[in-house]
Amino acid sequence: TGYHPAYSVFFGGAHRNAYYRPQFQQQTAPVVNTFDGSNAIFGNGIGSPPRLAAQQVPSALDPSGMGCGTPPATCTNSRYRSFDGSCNNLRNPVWGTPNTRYGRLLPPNYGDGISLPTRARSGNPLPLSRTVSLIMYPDINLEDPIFTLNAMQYGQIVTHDMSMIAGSTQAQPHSTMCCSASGQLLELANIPEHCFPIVLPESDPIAQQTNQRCQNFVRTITDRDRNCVAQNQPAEQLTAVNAFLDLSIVYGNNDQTAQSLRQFQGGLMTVDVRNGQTWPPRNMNSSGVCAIQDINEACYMAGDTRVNQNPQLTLLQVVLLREHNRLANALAQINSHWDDETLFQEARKINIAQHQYITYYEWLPIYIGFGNSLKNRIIYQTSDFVNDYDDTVDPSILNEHATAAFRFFHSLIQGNLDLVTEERNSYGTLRLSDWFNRPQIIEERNNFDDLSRGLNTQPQDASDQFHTSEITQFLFRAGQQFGQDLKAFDVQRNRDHGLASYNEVRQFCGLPRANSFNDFLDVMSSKNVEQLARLYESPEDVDLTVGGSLEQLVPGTLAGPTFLCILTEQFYRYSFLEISYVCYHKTISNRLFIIVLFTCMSSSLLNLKIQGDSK
Ligand code: HEM
Repeated sequence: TGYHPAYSVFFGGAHRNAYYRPQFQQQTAPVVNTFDGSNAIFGNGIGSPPRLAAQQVPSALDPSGMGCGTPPATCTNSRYRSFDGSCNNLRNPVWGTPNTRYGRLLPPNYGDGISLPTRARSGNPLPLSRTVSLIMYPDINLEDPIFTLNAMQYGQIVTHDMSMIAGSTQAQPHSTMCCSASGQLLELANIPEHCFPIVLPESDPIAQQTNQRCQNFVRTITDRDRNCVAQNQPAEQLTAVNAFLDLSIVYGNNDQTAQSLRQFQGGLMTVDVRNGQTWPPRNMNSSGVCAIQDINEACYMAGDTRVNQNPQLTLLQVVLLREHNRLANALAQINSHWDDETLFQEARKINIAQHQYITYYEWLPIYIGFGNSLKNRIIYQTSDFVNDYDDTVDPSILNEHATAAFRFFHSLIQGNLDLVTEERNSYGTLRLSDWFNRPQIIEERNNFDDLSRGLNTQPQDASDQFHTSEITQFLFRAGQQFGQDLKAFDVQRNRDHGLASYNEVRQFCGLPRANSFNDFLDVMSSKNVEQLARLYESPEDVDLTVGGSLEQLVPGTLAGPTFLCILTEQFYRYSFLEISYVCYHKTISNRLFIIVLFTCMSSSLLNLKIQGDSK
């Protein structure tokens, strides 16, 4: 099959329903020093209060009052899923809800065993994340030979539906500032809590041209911050959105957001109409959440706060929003007796089902391979109804997945977005960093249609270690000469979350444990192994994010063996959480079935939707 033999052992037979629960190990604390978050409250692991039940009461230690997931009072017998994902699992109603913990395949590897960012085994600091980014992830433009930018962009949609680190804005500057206004490191005593700033090395091109030596980085909120963890128990990061593949990016993650987005008429979502087209409603805090240059510029509100982050992401969010209203209108035609609530919920249900179908049957096989997906029973080749729902599966998104493996696909991002005519001629491009958090551009001229066609014709960037400088030098630059570095973020976040090392996870996934850097040669080029040996003190120290991203790809997939193992495990677990797809659901009316079946079976569904909607 071309897959590492370990997969069939690991994912096959008796292991099918066995999944890993976090098992925490205590470690002794090495001496810690500056700029590694040791001044943050996370550092004071010893002596923290005893474990408390999930709470929603503001306190000095948890001013948010959000706790670590609040179980609902009761689960009502509803035909429709909740917005926060509660009661999806009736035995464990809080599973998968916002503010709950990420899951883990392997115990964490914190610098102090409790919460400080990872350090080398020797106790020394790891190489600067920015240095790792500059050396290992240069900008070399190789394109994917088969798949278009839509494969990348739908990936970000899936990501945003699955998880979002708590406490992050992921767009606008964070209110916590870890560097001075001029981009210098602060005195240790002046660094605010939760800071883990990214240090730019002297040789850094940004440092050389601007004198900047520090970029903001705020640690993810954990269960320790919210005061809901046992004494001396290692921290676990919290996710701010529900884990389910339920289009919460469109509908929101709680009742309040969902209500604020609805029109309460005809089952429709609220839209603004401009130039004969529908757009998401305006965000009332546009100057706070978008990088707008004029108060009249569009800045949208949606179920997910990241909606404005980049033009192609916003475009797909608009498509999914319009699809809801298209479905609601179609259902209203067929069922004139349905009230607003029924139309809304039924349209939402079909929209989600289509999204799940696209994700599992069209998008996921591109990333993790069709054969791999079938073999591991993540998808099925049958036209029959499949009920493999398993209420023992914990839907928590794995930290190794969200913080390392899935972020590998930042490699697929293109720095320039093609504008393509109806005749499929590319007549121009948008520079990505000109339009972070400035969605107005998709409403200009014929851009919505032209960008849609670009998504479906422009190749995505190749899945490799090379990254466009639009995200490694110019991320969120908001009109400035330079911006931030997404790959440095990814490496830094790996350490912030204390992920198990590359070597640990590699072994967990069935590859031999490396005793020397040269043992990485089984899956990496000699050049990469040499560079790792220059950067890190020991093969034990290599960050999962880094090691996994340097592996040669498993044929027919977009990932190397270690990341493929994590991704497969995540999507395997995920596939048990829903009762199949509406395409195969026999209880819906015949007429609807035909519409849905047609929609679901279309292999170029997104293509049709985008062009249909934009005309
Ligand atoms: C232009 C496109 C994209 C941009 C600008 C972007 C930017 C970002 C940023 C700023 C973060 C937060 C970094 C941090 O603070 O740690 C992030 C997180 C992440 N990104 Fe992307 N990203 C893009 C596309 C993608 C794609 C295509 C994928 C996967 C297919 C992806 C997967 C992830 C994941 C898994 C996370 C962590 C989610 C979490 O919070 O749990 N991203 N991205």
